[in-house]
Amino acid sequence: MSDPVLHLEGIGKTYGKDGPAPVAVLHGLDLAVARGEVVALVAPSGAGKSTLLHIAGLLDTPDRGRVLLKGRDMTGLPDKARTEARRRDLGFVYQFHHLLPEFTAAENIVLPQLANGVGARAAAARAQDLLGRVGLAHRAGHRPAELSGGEQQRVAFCRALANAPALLLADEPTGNLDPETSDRVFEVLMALVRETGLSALIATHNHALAARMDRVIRLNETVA
Ligand SMILES: Nc1ncnc2c1ncn2[C@@H]1O[C@H](COP(=O)(O)OP(=O)(O)OP(=O)(O)O)[C@@H](O)[C@H]1O
Repeated sequence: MSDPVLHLEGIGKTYGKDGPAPVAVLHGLDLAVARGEVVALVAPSGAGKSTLLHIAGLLDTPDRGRVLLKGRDMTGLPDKARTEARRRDLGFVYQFHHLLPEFTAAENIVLPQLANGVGARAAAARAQDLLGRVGLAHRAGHRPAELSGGEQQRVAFCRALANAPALLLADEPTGNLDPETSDRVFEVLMALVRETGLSALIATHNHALAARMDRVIRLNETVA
């Protein structure tokens, strides 16, 4: 694969290395996500899905192997550089929306842009554009508590894309919703990802959703 957005090379992690019961996970995992590719990550509980997403998201470091983001080796960089890369190049969506309750939908999408140095007017315009893409232009002024679960999650997608990241990392992005809403909201996410040409690594237990992505990686098959 030429020039992947994310390349994990020989990743291994051991929890509690110096204690009486070390737990080794990932066992030399290799994984690459190409530009514009949407990859599903399917893993049984405990296989290391969260560990992998934390390492790919530069929130944790592996004990062996390298993490390359847009070709740049992130392993061993100081925390400040990793935080900057995370803010600039990565978008995150979790099972629960984690929106700031005291701010409106639009403000939740504006704030990360301001933190990245975008001007207030441009940030507001981008928030409105993203909300329009997920069918929520008319709810821009509402706070999270005034929105349904599916609407909250759609706002969270917009927030993740606010700074036009190179890669979206999502952990069960519709796992908190009932099956019907999950399907509809997942469609919205996929449309958003496709329209923006984003690369994505999306963990899900839902095999039907996984089958709709470009490629499925099963974590249990990649362990040694
Ligand atoms: N801080 C820690 N200390 C010791 N073991 C840990 C720690 N964090 C995770 N583990 C272990 O590492 C393994 C992988 O954990 P991880 O959270 O990545 O799994 P997961 O695939 O995300 O599971 P789930 O889908 O249930 O959330 C598990 O066996 C877990 O118990």
